[in-house]
Amino acid sequence: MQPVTLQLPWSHQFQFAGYYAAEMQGYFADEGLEVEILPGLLPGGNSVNVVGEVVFQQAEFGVTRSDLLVHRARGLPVVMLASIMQRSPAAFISLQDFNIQGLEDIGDASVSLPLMLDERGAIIDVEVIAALEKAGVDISSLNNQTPSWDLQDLQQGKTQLMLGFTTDAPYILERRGYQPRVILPEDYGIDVYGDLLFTSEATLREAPQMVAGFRRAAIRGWQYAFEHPEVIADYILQHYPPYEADFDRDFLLNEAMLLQQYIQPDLIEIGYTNIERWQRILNIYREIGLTGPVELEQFIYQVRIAAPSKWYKPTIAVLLILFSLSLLLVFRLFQSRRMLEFQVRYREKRESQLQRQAETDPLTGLDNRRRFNLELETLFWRAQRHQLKLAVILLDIDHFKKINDTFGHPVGDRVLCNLAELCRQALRESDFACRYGGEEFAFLLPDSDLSDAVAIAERLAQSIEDAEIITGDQRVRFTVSMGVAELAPTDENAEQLIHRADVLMYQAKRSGRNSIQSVLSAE
Ligand SMILES: Nc1nc2c(ncn2[C@@H]2O[C@H](COP(=O)(O)OP(=O)(O)OP(=O)(O)O)[C@@H](O)[C@H]2O)c(=O)[nH]1
Repeated sequence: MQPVTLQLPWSHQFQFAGYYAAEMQGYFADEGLEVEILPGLLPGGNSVNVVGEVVFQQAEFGVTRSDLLVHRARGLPVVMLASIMQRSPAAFISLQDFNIQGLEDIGDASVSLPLMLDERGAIIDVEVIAALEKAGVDISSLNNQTPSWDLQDLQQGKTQLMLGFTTDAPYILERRGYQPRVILPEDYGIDVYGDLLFTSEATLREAPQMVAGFRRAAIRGWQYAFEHPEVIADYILQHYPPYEADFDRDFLLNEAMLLQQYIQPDLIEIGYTNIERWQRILNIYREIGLTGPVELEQFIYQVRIAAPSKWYKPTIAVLLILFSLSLLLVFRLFQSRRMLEFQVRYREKRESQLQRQAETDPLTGLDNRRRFNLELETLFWRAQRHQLKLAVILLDIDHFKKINDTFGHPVGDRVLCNLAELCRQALRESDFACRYGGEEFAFLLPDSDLSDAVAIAERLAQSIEDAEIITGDQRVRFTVSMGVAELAPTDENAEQLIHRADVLMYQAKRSGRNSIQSVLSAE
């Protein structure tokens, strides 16, 4: 086995799935290669200069984007082996709140974009510079900081615009509860290839068979990765665990789905490159002065197919073409079906997750008021129609503001979580508990009348009385006020039932708190 190194430009993630798949499936081994796959972003935010590593032969292969063309124009002996992404997912990422709708709106907003040469003289991101130039932005007047690549800087408002991938940054921001805004270089006419696999002229000259084998194995790997995204996501997590906490299984599968738009595995042969398109990309970069001329024939690797000779050449060629076409057709059908199945399963799962999220209180994990109201409506009409019992308890923590003020908000949060747990324990499987508001909880008790509900409320009050939260050397205790009401035959709608429980809860507060009220007083 020949040891070789592949240098990635970023952390391990689905963006490089094909290479892990080639390793896992033994495609590299089939070519006699033992490949070390190195991440390009190290903990602490330091990034590796991929082009430098390959040119100085620290690694035989690297992955980068269309900046490779500019390096070539500047005389670096790099060769583009395969265009893995037909489009680039690199984009400007902002938040809706910052109101930067397009690059023209940047003004003096603080941005963190890779605009400078890095310490080894490599241009970090030509797409960004090209898009800004096309938008007519004066780069030298930007209020720009060195990129930290940390989305937290956006969340904290330290920066209002940064570079990110559409296949990961928006998803992470949304998951953290922010509303991202994405500005695409494509909107400014910068339509370029995304991730490219490349090597150096020296490596290609010294080991052309090895380079051909690596390319073949990588492309087979990519095909496998799109047919089995879940298998590869698990393989990444097991063998190349990303150090970013956000890069979990859901993240990787979401990335897998989004990457299809960029790699287009069901439309285009993976790795396909088109010299005319490279010419157009070169023209864009030349137009704005980023590069000079490039001999594209030298820059783009020519895939060589061994040629048969003599008289049977044409026959074999025709047979081969027919055979390949039918194989391709069968393969495409199979691949599209698998991908479709995966997408449907993934969407269904995501939708149910989103639905669940929209109905759950993130702090306590109980259902939220929205879910409660839906459940209340259903149970109310069912009980009315079939003359069933139904009771409601509204609960409010006493002097909760004082708990927050004395012990701090985090301790207040622990009280809420603790109370939620006690509620779960006190209620029956068929009962329904929700966080109704800040320090207010509500319970729906189907098939219970007033005395059943009061018994449950008393049991809950007792467990609350016994509970304590320990913080440092202090013990925090709390009490609650509850209003209990049962369905009356005269109730015309669910609101009337809730209203009675609410009035009773305030009655409990007025009567000195730490009590349960179930009978309306005559006030
Ligand atoms: N820690 C924490 N506090 C919250 C949360 N939601 C609401 N609160 C606080 O709950 C407190 C409710 O205060 P008030 O409405 O004055 O009620 P109270 O202090 O419980 O007084 P009474 O209900 O009259 O006994 C406010 O200080 C809110 O900031 C939360 O998620 N976590």
